[in-house]
Amino acid sequence: MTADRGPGAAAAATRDGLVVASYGRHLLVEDNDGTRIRCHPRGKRQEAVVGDRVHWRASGDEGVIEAVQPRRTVLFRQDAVRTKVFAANVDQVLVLLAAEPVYSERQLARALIAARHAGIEPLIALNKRDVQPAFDEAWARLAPYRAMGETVLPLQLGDAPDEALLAALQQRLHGRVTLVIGASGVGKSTLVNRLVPEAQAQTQRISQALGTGRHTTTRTSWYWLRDGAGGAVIDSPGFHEFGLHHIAPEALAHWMPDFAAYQGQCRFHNCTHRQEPGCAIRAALAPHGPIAPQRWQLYVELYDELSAARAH
Ligand SMILES: Nc1nc2c(ncn2[C@@H]2O[C@H](COP(=O)(O)OP(=O)(O)OP(=O)(O)O)[C@@H](O)[C@H]2O)c(=O)[nH]1
Ligand SMILES: [Zn+2]
Repeated sequence: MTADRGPGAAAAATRDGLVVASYGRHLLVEDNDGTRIRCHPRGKRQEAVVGDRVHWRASGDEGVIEAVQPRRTVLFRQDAVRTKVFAANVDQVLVLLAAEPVYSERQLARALIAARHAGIEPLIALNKRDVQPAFDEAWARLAPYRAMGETVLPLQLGDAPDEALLAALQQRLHGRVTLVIGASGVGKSTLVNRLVPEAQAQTQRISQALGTGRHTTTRTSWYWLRDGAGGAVIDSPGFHEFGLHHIAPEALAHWMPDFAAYQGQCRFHNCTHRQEPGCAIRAALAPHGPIAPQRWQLYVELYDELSAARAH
């Protein structure tokens, strides 16, 4: 706790807190004793997000965020127009997919690149194992991701839940702060409610505190796992279109583990892996090597998109 040195003898001292929910410009901050208080940012340019450690000061029955502490990690997207920060200080990102609706590999690939670039470990889970043959087909489509070393876990969260599969996921969440992302309908709410049985009640309390009861589904929230190890999950609405404009096209391959394995092996040191002769990555495309052809297509598409963005 820092002593107040600002003007006005009546001003409250600043306190440490954790941002546990955000809705628009309103934030919910958890005090060290677990109390939650609605806070506003000080000034237009300050952007605190869920997971941020902040200094805040009570002001009436609300609070003002005075400062955002340095972030260990930050996950954001950047498109042509703006930058949007999803969450701060997360250890891993859980990309939740399901047998249905059919997932977009393009979105998956982008989310993984964004996570790796941010220094955050990704984790993939495929839900609805009971939905066949869609599950097996989706599982097969994920083969390139398993081959490049990503962790892919099966899940069955629905009416006939498989507890052993859930336990395997819980093991990976233990003691860590995990941001959960997934498209509508994959079972994200079901998962959060299984992991944090009091999540619904918590959501209601948060909504009341924020006075935004009508918008409960459009908010990012932090839920303690109560695992005795400081673990938490952050539920973030929607599957974000990951704009990757903050990544240089030449750096893309570095954040794709199947490509990175061949780094430095191309004939030209500045090979873009698109049409140059002697490209080690193109030589490693299936059936000659282990790289799935659609990964190269995704790469070229992204490379062109990022190059075009930089030419503007
Ligand atoms: N068959 C089957 N259905 C499941 C499974 N897990 C969840 N569901 C169902 O899938 C539907 C969507 O689940 P939700 O948890 O609401 O999905 P969500 O990702 O939160 O979707 P939004 O609320 O739209 O963001 C629900 O009808 C669930 O009961 C599963 O393992 N198998
Ligand atoms: Zn190359």
